[in-house]
Amino acid sequence: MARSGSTRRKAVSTPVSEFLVRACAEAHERVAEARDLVGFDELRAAARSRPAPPGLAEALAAPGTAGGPAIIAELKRASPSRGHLAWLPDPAARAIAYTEGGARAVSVLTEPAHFRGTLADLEAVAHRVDVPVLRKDFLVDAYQVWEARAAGAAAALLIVAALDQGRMVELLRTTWEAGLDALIEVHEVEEAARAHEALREVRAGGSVTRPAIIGVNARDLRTLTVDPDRFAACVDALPADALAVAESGVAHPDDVARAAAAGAHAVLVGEHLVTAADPVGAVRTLAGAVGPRRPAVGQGRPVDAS
Ligand SMILES: O=C(O)c1ccccc1NCC(=O)[C@H](O)[C@H](O)COP(=O)(O)O
Repeated sequence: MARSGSTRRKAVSTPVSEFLVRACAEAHERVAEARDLVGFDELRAAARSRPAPPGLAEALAAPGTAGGPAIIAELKRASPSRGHLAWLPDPAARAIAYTEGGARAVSVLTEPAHFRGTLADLEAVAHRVDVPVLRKDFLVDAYQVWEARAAGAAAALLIVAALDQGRMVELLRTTWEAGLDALIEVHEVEEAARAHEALREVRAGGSVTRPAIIGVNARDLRTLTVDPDRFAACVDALPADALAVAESGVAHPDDVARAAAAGAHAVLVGEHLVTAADPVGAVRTLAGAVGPRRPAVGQGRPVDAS
């Protein structure tokens, strides 16, 4: 699979997702409320006193149990597209079941209004599992990155569509400075180019650098529908050295095999696993999906030297 790695992009104007605008505005409000309780410097000092979390990139670079993509198993109680999904009275127990099934990482929705998640969920999960834990939320402010670190996260989600380029660069730098990996999420080729530019800029700044991890989310944020061809349509636009994650709509081993064939190193699975009666078996089935073994970072794929 060749990736262009090109950073040239045409000026495009994509329609704005009203849902995303609202979710980001709500996130700003929550940050303002949280800052009134715990100031930025106090939060950052507390976060820095936590033990270093495991690396998400290392976890995803190792192949899945059948040599295919690694599974990132997600905890979400509800979603805008599907409404109620699961009560999850003990999120840590669910996360442990995911790891017993072979999940290489756990994603925790911490957004309260639309997904009914909390930072306490993440903290409980990170306390009980050895695998890296991702904070899945609408991150719009550096404060949330330090919240994630303080709660024990190993990685934070940065949604390109939610951030202007300056904020994207700032949050990527902060995430890496906080000792976390970033899962940079894109939905289309133009956003992949923006992600690439942000990675170059932060790396060029030189103070801190970590591996590139980019997720292609198949869910359209305007219609909330899933396009199973979205990953394949975007993957060649990702930086050559990025770990590629296929997100949303994965529910069957064939979906995993399809993502693997298109070049995914990992798949992120939410609804299918959180609604499964047998979460261990559900992860095991996806993790055991046969897919072409793909090389880990620096082992057989071109590495972007920038
Ligand atoms: O899940 C939604 O309805 C949703 C709507 C708007 C923005 C984000 C949304 N989901 C976040 C995610 O990225 C998914 O939870 C994740 O990719 C897992 O997707 P799935 O396996 O389809 O639950």
